[in-house]
Amino acid sequence: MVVLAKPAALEQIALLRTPEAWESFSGVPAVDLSGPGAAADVVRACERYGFFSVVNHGVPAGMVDRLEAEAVRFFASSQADKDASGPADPFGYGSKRIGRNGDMGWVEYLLLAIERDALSKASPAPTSALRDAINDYVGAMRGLARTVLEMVAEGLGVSPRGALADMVTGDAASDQVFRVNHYPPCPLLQGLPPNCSVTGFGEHTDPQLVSILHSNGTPGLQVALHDGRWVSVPPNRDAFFVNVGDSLQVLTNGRLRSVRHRVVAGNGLKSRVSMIYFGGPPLAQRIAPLPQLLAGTQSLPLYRDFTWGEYKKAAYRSRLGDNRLAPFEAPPVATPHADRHRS
Ligand SMILES: C=C1C[C@]23C[C@@]1(O)CC[C@H]2[C@@]12CC[C@H](O)[C@@](C)(C(=O)O1)[C@H]2[C@@H]3C(=O)O
Ligand SMILES: O=C(O)CCC(=O)C(=O)O
Ligand SMILES: [Fe+2]
Repeated sequence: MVVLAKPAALEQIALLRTPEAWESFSGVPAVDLSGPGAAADVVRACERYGFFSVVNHGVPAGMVDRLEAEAVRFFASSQADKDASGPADPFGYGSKRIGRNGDMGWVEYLLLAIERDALSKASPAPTSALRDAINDYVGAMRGLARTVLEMVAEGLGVSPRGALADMVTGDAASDQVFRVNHYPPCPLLQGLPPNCSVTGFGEHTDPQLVSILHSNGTPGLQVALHDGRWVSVPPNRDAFFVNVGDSLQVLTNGRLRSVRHRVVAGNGLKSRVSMIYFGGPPLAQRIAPLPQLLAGTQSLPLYRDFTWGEYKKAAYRSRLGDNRLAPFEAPPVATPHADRHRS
């Protein structure tokens, strides 16, 4: 990948030329949530990729379409109207600037806090039609997050089955965030070769337990496979995509790993619109490897105990692409062998 130029208007957004077209990845596991063996399929997909799509999820297409249409209407409104819902700090309307620490992307978005099963008062939606559509949709995403986390617990043999799901949907104080991203075609790419793209949303892992993403038919999402290769995820309007987040990585002591992902905005004519529900626990929730997953194994905990509040605070001080878990890794344990080596 080659950085081509730094045009004035976009000077902090990397403009990239990719040496070859991104490989469109046909191997994204599609889990049929209504099928037998779904729990084992979910765990297998989480172990292999930290990422999968769900089909037969029971979320009505009309609910998704309604929210997408309201989001498109909002992003098509005047800049002044959109700015009235911003700046995102962290919640509200944001454009190009992601987080507080200098990350930039060719994206505009609404970032909103969810309290229980609806938008929190701290995150007023720009219109009542958008608010109603978000509230319905978030209700469905909470249900989906619960199902997925119950399946993770079942597939890993964690009991009770609701142990992970309750952290996100069983507690009124859980920290849920909702985001709608809009990636318009980038005018800077006009006239450039088709293998040129700009960073829409830079590479990162999501900090929560799980994220559930839906996008329109416009490609752009890429994930890093465990061998380090970046691949493009073919869009599928009928599916939801689930990401393992950092917190689930810690709770499973690294058996499931959070997936690095990013969005590139390309040369196409169509905007990408994505909607993501981030399922986090209450601020006071202790995040540590589950004792049930350590018992009977030789494994030592890879992470020290911390609370979601501590992790979130550190995350909001970090840059998008940072390895946010590194400071929370357990110190290496001195083995007799290592001691012998040192003397
Ligand atoms: C650069 C940042 C944006 C982010 C907060 C952070 O400091 C690091 C984590 C980022 C991230 C990635 C996943 C989600 O989109 C997000 C809402 C989250 O919880 O963590 C964003 C944060 C953000 O956009 O504020
Ligand atoms: O917009 C997308 O498709 C993904 C964005 C993302 O990863 C995020 O908002 O955390
Ligand atoms: Fe993400």
